[in-house]
This record gives sequence, structure tokens and C-alpha cells, in this order.
Amino acid sequence: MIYTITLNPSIDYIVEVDELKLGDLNRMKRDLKLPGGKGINVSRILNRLDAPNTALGFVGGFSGQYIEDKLHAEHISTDFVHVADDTRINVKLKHGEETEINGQGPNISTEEADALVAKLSQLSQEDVVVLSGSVPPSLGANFYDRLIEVCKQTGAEFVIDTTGPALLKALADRPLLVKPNHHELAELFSVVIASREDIITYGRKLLELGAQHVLISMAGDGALLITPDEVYHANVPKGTVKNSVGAGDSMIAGFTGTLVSTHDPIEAFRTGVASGSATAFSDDLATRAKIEELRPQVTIVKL
Ligand SMILES: Nc1ncnc2c1ncn2[C@@H]1O[C@H](COP(=O)(O)OP(=O)(O)OP(=O)(O)O)[C@@H](O)[C@H]1O
Ligand SMILES: O=P(O)(O)OC[C@@]1(O)O[C@H](CO)[C@@H](O)[C@@H]1O
Repeated sequence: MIYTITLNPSIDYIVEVDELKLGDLNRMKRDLKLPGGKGINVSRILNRLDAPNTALGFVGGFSGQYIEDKLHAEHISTDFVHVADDTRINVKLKHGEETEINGQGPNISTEEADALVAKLSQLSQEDVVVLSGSVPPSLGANFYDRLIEVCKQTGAEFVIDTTGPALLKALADRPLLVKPNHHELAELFSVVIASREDIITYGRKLLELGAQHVLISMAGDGALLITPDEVYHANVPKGTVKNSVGAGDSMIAGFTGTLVSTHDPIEAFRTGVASGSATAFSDDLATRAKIEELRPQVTIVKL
């Protein structure tokens, strides 16, 4: 079973205006509320791909209830810790460009944090845990270390989608997958990346430091899969970008769900890219039908 962990879920409030006038009254052309947070997005795509999974994390207040209700309406299994404070609301402003304003997240007490750790300690080596997204400040910067330690004790594999020192530190514990985009990769090693060769060089370092599979996403410019033996490039399908929020999460879901069921990294890569692009070409996250439509358009080449 796959378990996603979203420490900091959100209602994603997507607001569209024709033109953004700062310091003036703007009227919305369109708005949309979605259950969000990176692990929750992974769960929603896994569910659409029929990959059994349960969403874990912290939800609280009216906003947390909204998220749970939306997930249950999609028949997604959840086992959240309910916290006293409200889940955040993240604003995604579309005004020709995409501007995002993400909340800090609720206060999480020590007891609430311990309750999540207790749930995780029930997993086994049959399980895969996807750790995604920001950590509410009250949990402290090292909370992922604690969760990874519990994964190690239970024998569960883990995927981690975070950035900076937290990602570098997690590598030694052999994550099944890491997926920085090319900008995050450059920041991780404090380098300027100028070519595909540079991306491969630094992507290989992630393998050397312990990752089992490395995906480097490059938005509309395709993606790379780096394994100990080979490097593969995938193109992205053609389409009109509607909302790229959650494209990276969709890619992680497509890759992880397929890898768990087929143990075939190339097919996992293909589904990951199709899922990411299908989300980029949709208002909400991708549907199963859109992912299936795009899959044959993904060409994978060994470099
Ligand atoms: N403009 C685009 N056209 C086609 N596919 C896209 C586009 N943007 C994203 N994708 C798809 O989604 C995948 C992940 O996108 P991206 O590299 O933007 O990840 P990310 O930075 O983690 O995304 P985000 O933070 O927006 O969720 C890409 O590899 C690609 O398959
Ligand atoms: O603030 P974080 O946790 O880094 O990111 C949260 C978030 O931007 O990520 C998802 C898209 O990847 C959205 O659903 C959500 O609003």
C-alpha cells in the first residue's frame, strides 16, 4: 500500500482575473477551490490510476473538513490527525502569469505530531510512503528526519519531494525516488546549470548520495530519468497549459504508482510524464482519461 503524508495540506483557492491591478479593486473572472497540498495531490492522482493508497497528515477546522469531504467524495482513503488549528488556504492567482501565495500552516502541538508518528509506525516493509511538501513551522525543520527514521524502523520505502538541506539529508537513507526540477537541482548544489550535461552530472550526484531513482523535471522541456546504469530523456506531449499547479505531484504519483505495480522504471517514467503534462493541461488535476490519452505521445530515448 502507498501512504502519502501531507504535513501542510491546503485549500487551493484558484482565482482568475483579466489583469491584476495592485492597490485597486480587482473582480474575479473565475474562481475554483481544490483540496491541495503536495501529498494530497499525489493521492488524488494515484486514486485515478487505481493505485491503492491512504492520505495521512494533519487537517484542522472548517478548511480541513472541506479537504476530507472532497477526498472522500473521490473515494480516497484518509487517516488524518485532526488538529485544533485551521488548515491553511493557498491563493493561486492567474493573471496571464501564475502567482502563488502559500500560507505558513497551522500550529501543530507535540501530541498531534506524536499521533502522526504513531500511525506511521504501524506500517511494514510492504509499504511505500510519499513525503511531500512544506513543514508547518511549529513542527520544526527536522520533522521529516523523524518520519524517515520511523520508515527505516518499519522497513517501508519512502519517496521524498522537498528541497534544500532536508532533501540532501534524506538521500543517505536511500529514498526510492527524488524529483527535483532543474532549478531546484541547481540550488541544491549551489551551482549554475547551463546544459543537459550539467543536469545529468548533478542528477548522478543524487544517486551517488543514495537515491534509488532520480527524476529531473524541466516543465515544458521534458524530463530526465537517471538510474545507476542509464540516463533517459522524455519529451512532453503537446497541449495548452491551463494550470501547472500539481504537475510535479502528478508526475511523482504516476511514477510511484506504476513502479510499485510493475517494477519497470521506464514505464513508470512514461506514466509520470503523461500524468504531469495531463495536469498541466487541465484546470484541476489530471483525469485518468487525459493521462491515457497523452501516454502514447511520450517518447523515451536512452542518452
Ligand atoms: N508547460 C508544460 N507542458 C507540458 N508538460 C508540462 C508543462 N509543465 C509541466 N509539465 C509536466 O509536468 C511535469 C512536472 O513539471 P515541472 O517540471 O514544472 O515540475 P515542478 O516544478 O515540480 O511542478 P509544480 O511545482 O508546478 O508542481 C513535467 O515533467 C511535464 O511532464
Ligand atoms: O507550501 P508547499 O507545501 O511547498 O506547497 C503547497 C502547494 O503549493 O503545493 C501543491 C502543488 O504542488 C499545491 O496543491 C499547494 O498549494
